[in-house]
Formats: sequence, C-alpha cells, structure tokens
Amino acid sequence: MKIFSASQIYEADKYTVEKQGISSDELMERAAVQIFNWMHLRMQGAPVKIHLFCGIGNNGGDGIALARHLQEHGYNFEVFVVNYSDKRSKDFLLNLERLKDRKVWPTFLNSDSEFPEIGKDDIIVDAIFGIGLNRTPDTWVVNLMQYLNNTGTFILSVDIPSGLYVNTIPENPEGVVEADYVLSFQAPKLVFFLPQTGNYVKQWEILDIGLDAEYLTNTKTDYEFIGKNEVLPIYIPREKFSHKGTYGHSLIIGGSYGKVGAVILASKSCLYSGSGLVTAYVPKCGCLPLQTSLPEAMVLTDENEDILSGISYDMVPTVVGIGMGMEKKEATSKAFSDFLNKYKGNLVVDADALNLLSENKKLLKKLPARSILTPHPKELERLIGPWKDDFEKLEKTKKFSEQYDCVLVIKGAHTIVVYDGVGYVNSTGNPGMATAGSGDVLAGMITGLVAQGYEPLQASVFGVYLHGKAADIAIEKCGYQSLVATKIVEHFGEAFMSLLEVPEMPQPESVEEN
Ligand SMILES: NC(=O)C1=CN([C@@H]2O[C@H](COP(=O)(O)OP(=O)(O)OC[C@H]3O[C@@H](n4cnc5c(N)ncnc54)[C@H](O)[C@@H]3O)[C@@H](O)[C@H]2O)[C@H](O)CC1
Ligand SMILES: [K+]
Repeated sequence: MKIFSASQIYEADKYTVEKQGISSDELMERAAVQIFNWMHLRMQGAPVKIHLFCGIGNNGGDGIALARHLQEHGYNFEVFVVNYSDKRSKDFLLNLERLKDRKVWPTFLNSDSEFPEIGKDDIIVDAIFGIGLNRTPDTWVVNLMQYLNNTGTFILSVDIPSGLYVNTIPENPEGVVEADYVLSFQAPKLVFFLPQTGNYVKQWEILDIGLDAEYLTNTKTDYEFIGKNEVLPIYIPREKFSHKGTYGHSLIIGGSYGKVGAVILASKSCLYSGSGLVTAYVPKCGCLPLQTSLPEAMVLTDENEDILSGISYDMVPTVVGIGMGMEKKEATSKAFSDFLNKYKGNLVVDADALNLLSENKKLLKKLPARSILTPHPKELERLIGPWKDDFEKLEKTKKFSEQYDCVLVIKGAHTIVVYDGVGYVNSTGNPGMATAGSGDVLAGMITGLVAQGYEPLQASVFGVYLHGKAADIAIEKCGYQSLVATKIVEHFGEAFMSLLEVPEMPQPESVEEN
C-alpha cells in the first residue's frame, strides 16, 4: 500500500474532483459518511456521549459533517469548534451552516474558554487539525489537547491525530492528541510508523473515500506499507523437479568464544527459510556446538580456536551472511577486510561486521553491489552518523544506500527497508521480538531467501515481513515475554503457509430444512 505525502493527497483530491465532476464538499461528505458508518456499526445507536472537537479547516469540516449524520441517527453528541484561526475553510463553513439549519449550535472555544467536562466512558472525536497543520498550535490549543489526553476517554481521530504533521516531527511533543483509534483517509501516513510519532497512534484503519484510482496507481511514492498483498507477488513457489542445489548454498560467517549461538541461530534460520544448503564458518570452538545442535548444517572452521582470524573456504557460496557473534578483534578486522577484497557475490552484513564497516569507512567502497546491511538503531548511527529526528534518519539512510549501492534494513517496531530512494515499511512483528538473537534470525532468513534466487531488495522486504509474521503467530501460543529467537525460527513454516491462506468468506445463513 502506498504512503502518500501531504502534497500528493491534496493533488489526488484535486484530480478526483475534476475527473469525477464532483465538488470538494462531496469528498468531505464521503469522508464524513465513512466515519459515521464506522461508528454506527460499532455503537448501534448507543446513547454514549460523543464530544466532537472540530477545527476550522477541512479536518474540522469532516467533524462538523459527521455531527449532522450523528444527529440524523439520534446520537447523543455535542460539538465544539476549536476556533484557532479566522481563516475558516469554505467546506467547513458550508457544513457549519447545514448543521445550524438543523438547529445544532456548536460551542466556540477560544483562548479564554473553559474546557468542557468529559466523562471517562464518553467518546471524543478529534477533528481539530488534519494533514494541513503547518505550524505549532497556539498554547491554549496545546492545553486543550493535553486536557483531552488526560481525560482517559477513548479518542477517535479523524485522518491523523491532531498536532501531527505528515512530513516532519512536531516541535512540541505535548501538542499532539494521543489517539486510541485513527480513521485515516485512503492511505496511512508515514508518521504512524516512526518511533518518535507512532506512539500517538494506538490503532488505525483506512477509509476509502474514492479518490481517483488512476492517480493512486500511477503516482510514485517515497514510502510503501508492506502487508500480505505486497509480499505475495514476491513469493517464489517451489518446483516439483527441483533439488537442494536449486535453492542455493548459503555461507554464514561469524561467531567467537561465547557467541557461537548467534551463528547457530542464523544458520538455522537460513535453513528454515528454505536455503538448499547451509555452511557455517566459525572459530574452532564453534564446530562441536554447531554439529550437535544443527545437523543439517555443514561446518568449516577458522584456524583460531576462539575468534575469526582468516576467512578461507573451498566452496562457492550463492550468498554470504557475515557478522553474527563475530567480535571486532584486530585479526577479525583484518580477515573481514581481506574477505571484502576478494568476495564480489551476494552479501548480507550484520552485527559486528557492520561495526567494522563503521570503524573503517574505506571498507564500504569494497562492498559488492546491492549488499544488504541489517543495522539496529545504534549500528545505523555508527554507519550514517547522528540524526536530529526520524525524518533526517530516513533521508540520511537513503543517501547512504545510494552512495554505496546497498539495501539498508533499519530494524525497529516497524522495520523499514531502504533502497533506490524508496522506504518499505513493514507491517508485521510485535514487542516480543525485542529479545536476544532475533536480529541473527532476521539476517539468516534474508540470507536464505537470497540463496533461493530472491533479489536483494525483495529478499529483504519479504524476509522482514516473514520474520515479523512468524513472531506474530508464535506469540499467540507463548506470549510476548517467552518469545525467544528460536521460537521465531520455528514458526517460519506457519508464516510461509499464512501467505497461501485465503481469508474466510462470510457463510450464507443456514436454511433450516422442514
Ligand atoms: N483526500 C483526503 O484525504 C480528504 C481529506 N479531507 C480532510 O481535509 C483535511 C485537510 O484539510 P485542510 O483544510 O487542508 O487542513 P486542516 O484541517 O488540517 O486545517 C488546518 C488549517 O489551519 C491552518 N493551520 C495550520 N496549522 C495551524 C496552526 N498551528 N494554527 C492555526 N492554524 C493553522 C492551515 O492553513 C489549514 O488551512 C484532511 O486531514 C482531512 O481530514 C477532506 O475532507 C476530504 C478529502
Ligand atoms: K484530526
């Protein structure tokens, strides 16, 4: 699903209005009807008090139009106009008139107004600011937002939590509504998924307001939201007349005394994601644990007992995954540099191999084209330098990825894969994954997918999705706290199978036989 910028949404509006021969107010009406239907389906006419807080732009207009539908269906509601400016939008005014025609009189809130009483079990509709916010809200509006947040009442935000911008981070973190649910028009906004702003959005859903399909399809976006529909076309089914050679030979290089587990996890993950063959390259101390815990993998050993000191092997890997549990000893650093001088094939770089790249930036130029780098936030910072906010982080990452022609996997609650100027925002995963070894498992999975012929970008996007999906399936059985990395691997099979599941169709009501 595409993630549009604010200017693209405004353009889509304009295009839709022209092409469908409708007025902009009709688009607002569609938005309001969609929100009303969503609420009506859940509330079924319940007399719960609804407090609508409406700004004076089109987001406020949506709220005012919604109030009209609530009145028509006998709901218990009250409308407040948050009068933060005298530049009221045309469609806001039109809907305000329509509401007044129905004898509904909103309360106008100004800088000196007292805020209304709100019960814990009531509902707040937040239609104060939408995607048109372009400066910090006035102090009294920030106070109102704080007041609403502190009521503990369920907050339903229209389009976006008021106070959030679409393309930047709010200057004042207090001046944002904390939404329990956001009903966003046509497409999610990038800020729903970023660490600094995602906390303002507990849950979200898309409402289709019928923006022009041709515009939506043909417009290229800087970000995409990756769900099942997006990964299904990537999936390569297995062929009947295939053999283990068809699915590649992965070489996992890493490990040091006390950190052999990282290589075991990555190798296991690589096998479970479908790599035909897996060889692990480890210091001598890693041989026995690998052979006993993972008989499917082959093992090559370094001359050194405890660390990697020279990487040489007599096989031709389809892909190399390097860095898990590797440590940054001098001999290892030299071995890694020598390896990069020689190796020009598919490469996945993780953990301490990333840190070695950060410490010796000259090595970056030696990375084979389209190498995949899988940093967590600290490793990313070491690679690209500090950032002032999430947007700058993304811009710097894009630049870095272009400069070194590499795919960057920014790990986080919503992992974002960056390549060729586009960010692919993952939809799966859960807080249980914040556990030791889950990164090794991801790197192993992506390596395994590359081995099977997935292109580096596809392998990264698909691997991140499946890794999160496996964890989502696993927590159904073990809960967040007990989700260890091994359990993620053990649910890869179910994650793959979930791709082929067809959503259950509603059954026709059974007809009783006489
Ligand atoms: N295609 C769609 O998604 C549709 C969305 N709709 C709704 O329209 C809003 C966007 O409306 P817009 O009028 O452009 O912006 P806002 O409602 O967010 O209004 C803000 C308004 O006020 C000015 N302003 C901005 N920041 C401040 C500030 N800090 N203090 C005071 N004033 C400020 C600014 O000039 C704006 O004009 C979208 O989110 C949807 O809810 C349509 O209803 C249908 C199509
Ligand atoms: K809003």
